[in-house]
Amino acid sequence: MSARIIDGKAIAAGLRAEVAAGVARLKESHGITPGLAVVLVGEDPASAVYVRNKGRQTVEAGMASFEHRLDASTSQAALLDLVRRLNDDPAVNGILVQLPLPGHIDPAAVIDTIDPAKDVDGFHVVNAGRLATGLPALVPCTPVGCVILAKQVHPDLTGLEAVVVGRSNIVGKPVAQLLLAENCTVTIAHSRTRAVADVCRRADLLVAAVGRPEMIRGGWVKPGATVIDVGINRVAAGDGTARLVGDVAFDEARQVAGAITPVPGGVGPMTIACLLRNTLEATRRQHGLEAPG
Ligand SMILES: Nc1nc(=O)c2c([nH]1)NC[C@@H]1CN(c3ccc(C(=O)N[C@@H](CCC(=O)O)C(=O)O)cc3)C=[N+]21
Ligand SMILES: [Mg+2]
Repeated sequence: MSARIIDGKAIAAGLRAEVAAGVARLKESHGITPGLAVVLVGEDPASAVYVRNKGRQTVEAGMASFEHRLDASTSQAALLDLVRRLNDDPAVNGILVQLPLPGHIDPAAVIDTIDPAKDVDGFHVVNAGRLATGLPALVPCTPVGCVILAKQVHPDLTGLEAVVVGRSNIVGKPVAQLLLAENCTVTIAHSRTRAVADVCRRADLLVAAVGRPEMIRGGWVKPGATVIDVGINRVAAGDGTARLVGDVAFDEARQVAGAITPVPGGVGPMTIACLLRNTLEATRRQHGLEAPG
């Protein structure tokens, strides 16, 4: 058997087109152009690629893109000052501070300073709490992307056994919350989970978000299961170049799974598409406009 490959790149392109249409309507009816500010501290080359892709796709969606590149030695106080200025800038509707930050900066202090209404990453405790309690929220982009991809296979997720491997605040916990809201039976596995392969093998829907290259093997996957691979790991290829692999051993898992996301071309592009959608939604709310039904 060979699994259906879920084409995140194509699905993300469709979502970006919907966002672009929404942006065009907002401009036409209200003269409003959404603006997304991205802050990058330091020179991490992988981060620089994401920031460039985000900037390009933001402009392609008809939004304004504001990029702030700060030196790696920037103080926390200076970064917090910038975030407060962006909070106060009416042209900025969404703020993303690229993580990870240099070690001398406390990410929680930065996230806490972002206006929750502009927190398009959905990382602020107000948005995390709203998600957990079932209130409207800005929801983290990668988790939403995972759920959209899972729904390509299972339009109704109700009753599925979902296992999330990883418990980070940016993926594992929020994706578990979203799957719970979709009526899945959710298990969160992590580095201290006993018999993790057995736990994974229970899953109808397996979400891998551990950040460890190819940790999840073919034998961990229940036959016919849907596998969503959040990992984006750069590993050295035989010839010395870098190649991208997920948290799932793709060539093994595709023999067992019913459907699986590739890396690249799976969850990654969905993250950026959902970021643009959050920015549009945040802009509408900041202007007191209801999301159209
Ligand atoms: N505040 C914050 N929010 C984030 O959402 C955030 C962050 N910090 N820090 C870094 C991670 C990583 N991330 C990615 C987004 C898109 C791709 C993506 O589009 N990947 C493509 C191409 C990958 C490539 O070729 O390099 C793919 O998987 O097909 C990857 C990684 C967002 N992150
Ligand atoms: Mg991907």
